[in-house]
Amino acid sequence: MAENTVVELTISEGVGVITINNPPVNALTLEVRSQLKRILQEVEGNKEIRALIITGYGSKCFVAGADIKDFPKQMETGPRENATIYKEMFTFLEETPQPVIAALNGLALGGGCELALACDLRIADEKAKLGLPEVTLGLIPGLGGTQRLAKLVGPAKAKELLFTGKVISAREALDIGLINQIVPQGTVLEEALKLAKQLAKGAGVAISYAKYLVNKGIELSLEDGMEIEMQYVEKIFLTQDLQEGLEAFINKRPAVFRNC
Ligand SMILES: C/C=C/C(=O)SCCNC(=O)CCNC(=O)[C@H](O)C(C)(C)COP(=O)(O)OP(=O)(O)OC[C@H]1O[C@@H](n2cnc3c(N)ncnc32)[C@H](O)[C@@H]1OP(=O)(O)O
Repeated sequence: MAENTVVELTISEGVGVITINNPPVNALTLEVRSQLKRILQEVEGNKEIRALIITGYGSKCFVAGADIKDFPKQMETGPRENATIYKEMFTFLEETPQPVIAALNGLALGGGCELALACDLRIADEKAKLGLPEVTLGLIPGLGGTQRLAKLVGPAKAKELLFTGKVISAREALDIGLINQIVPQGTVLEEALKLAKQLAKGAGVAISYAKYLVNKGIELSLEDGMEIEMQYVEKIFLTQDLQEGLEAFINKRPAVFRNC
């Protein structure tokens, strides 16, 4: 990475990899915020990127949280401005059509765990740990953690983690549905790339619709959710990708999806 670069984007085979490299713990400093915002602007609308991975550099931390050392300043100006910029970035990850994978190379704590929660999928190194320890500082999560965690693992488990601030192992996180997969130590980026490349070759329109409908459906009644689902089924029946998928199956050949 070039001098003073703390967030880097690389793109290969349809997969964008965003790496946060802000030693010693990849804390979400103002510089990380600024560079991550610029990189997500690069990602937006980039048709070359059909799947996105976010990871941390090194084996210790994915992201160890917001920059605690910046808090005294925020206590003067108020937390809203900093939090709003991060929340806009996390919402982008949640709403961008591409599938977004958090490759948890190490500790995902506080804002780092909230960043992972804003991604669609979470793959963790077997040594990774996750938690929202804000309460141990007399704080609460401010980047969506109280909302997304409860939706993902349920209110009772979310309250347990939020009230105690405890940091849990990848195994415990898998058991409660906080992560999708555990991989051997040191292989999380390799494994995330395998999955991301598979998704990048997939039917991007269908995947983006499934992402939208799951996220939207959580807020709706079953009846309203199924109505929107049917609207998207009607839309997907008009895509060339569906024709390609059907023809490929009938002709016993791999489908080549072009996201149209
Ligand atoms: C809305 C969102 C809110 C939040 O995210 S609040 C923050 C939530 N995160 C945390 O509470 C984690 C705090 N950090 C820790 O628990 C520990 O650290 C670690 C487990 C990450 C690592 O522990 P160890 O290996 O013993 O190293 P070390 O000496 O504690 O830290 C190394 C250097 O990194 C700084 N640091 C650690 N975490 C943060 C952080 N979140 N923001 C700013 N700096 C951090 C330390 O102060 C120290 O620095 P120096 O070497 O100068 O003493």
